[in-house]
Amino acid sequence: MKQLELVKPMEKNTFEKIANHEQVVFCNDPATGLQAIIAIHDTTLGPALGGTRMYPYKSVDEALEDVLRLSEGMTYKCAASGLDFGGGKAVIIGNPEKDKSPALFRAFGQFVDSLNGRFYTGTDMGTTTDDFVEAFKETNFINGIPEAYGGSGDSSITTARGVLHALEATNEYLFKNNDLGSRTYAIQGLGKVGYKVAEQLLEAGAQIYVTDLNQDVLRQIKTKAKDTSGEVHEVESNAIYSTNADVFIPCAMGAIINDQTIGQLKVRAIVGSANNQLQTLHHAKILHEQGVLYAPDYIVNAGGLIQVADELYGPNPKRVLVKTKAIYHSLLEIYQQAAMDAITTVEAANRIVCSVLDEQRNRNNFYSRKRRPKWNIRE
Ligand SMILES: NC(=O)C1=CN([C@@H]2O[C@H](COP(=O)(O)OP(=O)(O)OC[C@H]3O[C@@H](n4cnc5c(N)ncnc54)[C@H](O)[C@@H]3O)[C@@H](O)[C@H]2O)C=CC1
Ligand SMILES: O=C(O)CCC(=O)C(=O)O
Repeated sequence: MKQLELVKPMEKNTFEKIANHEQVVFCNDPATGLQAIIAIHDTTLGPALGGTRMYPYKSVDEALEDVLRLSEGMTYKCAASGLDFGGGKAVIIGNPEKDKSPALFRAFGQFVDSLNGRFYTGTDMGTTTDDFVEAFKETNFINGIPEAYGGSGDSSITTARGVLHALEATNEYLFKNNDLGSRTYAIQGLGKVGYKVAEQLLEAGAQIYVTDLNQDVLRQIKTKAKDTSGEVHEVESNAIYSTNADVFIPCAMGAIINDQTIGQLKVRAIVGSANNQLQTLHHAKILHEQGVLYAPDYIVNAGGLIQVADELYGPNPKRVLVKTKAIYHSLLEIYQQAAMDAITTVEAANRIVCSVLDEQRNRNNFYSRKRRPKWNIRE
């Protein structure tokens, strides 16, 4: 009998994978072991801006998929925050615990420099301001560097502040009371952003459920809780999805709202810093049907971007504070618009992004640094 041939879906070639992006740069430096990918999604609004993630990706394809998704998200985040920057992001393939060296970040800095201002970068998951002090030795197109080097400092502080404003807006919308302390929260990831959010919630007297792969940060947050009126409970990694809390706060990896996790959720809302929390747009619809309010990630986590974009005009903490506080009202408006038009919160947020991009595309569709001499961007 003739064997049935299974028809395999056609594998996309590299150009098909990057079809929505302007430019993708593969960076290879055998001397330091650097393997990185820089993705520039869209420079309609200005030069691409976005952090650099270091992660032990299992394959180059996995790294490419992540950087393409992340850089597209940055285009949305810049547009929604009213910033004159485009979407870009970089990933370094490697274990941040073992594979870092000053030389590796200097090599990365040289690759960033070679783009001559089309891409500005700084920290993201797995990287720290110290790493970018090394990269800064090779290029000026770095942001979020310490104040001592003329930068605006650790951007995760402002990201965490933005997440807290988003939580207040969500509490206001759902419970008609924006107080943070009277609610319960499930936090995934106690890194640069998640830890600061957790600390503030404990200070406010909240009950938090936390998980992280790193035992040290779990110990630290339990010690911290003792000095506050809040309470902390540790939960197993996967149990975080089914934790009975008011709000789920994802602050680690993306695509954590997927077919496996979505049915487990018991929370009323999802409000976190992680980029690309939804595996697909379809998951926004399912959340909507399940009655889980989803705060679009690129609205919630824009604080760090607001800070590092501001730094390029000459850092101004007051301006950053005002723009970060605006996350509260932007999010409330998105919730209200979505309810009024019976659409998902992602659709409501994406509408804003599309109108900003369309307006600018109609007058200027490709960024050239020479056209923006008014900018006080470091040369
Ligand atoms: N740092 C920033 O200012 C910004 C960060 N983001 C996003 O927020 C998220 C967190 O960023 P950072 O705090 O900077 O990263 P980080 O690398 O400092 O912290 C991430 C934490 O998550 C933990 N983690 C990883 N996988 C986990 C899992 N499966 N379960 C539980 N914990 C896990 C890690 O052990 C680490 O403690 C990322 O998605 C990042 O892209 C977004 C905007 C700005
Ligand atoms: O927060 C930063 O340092 C840069 C912005 C960024 O990469 C992000 O918002 O994901």
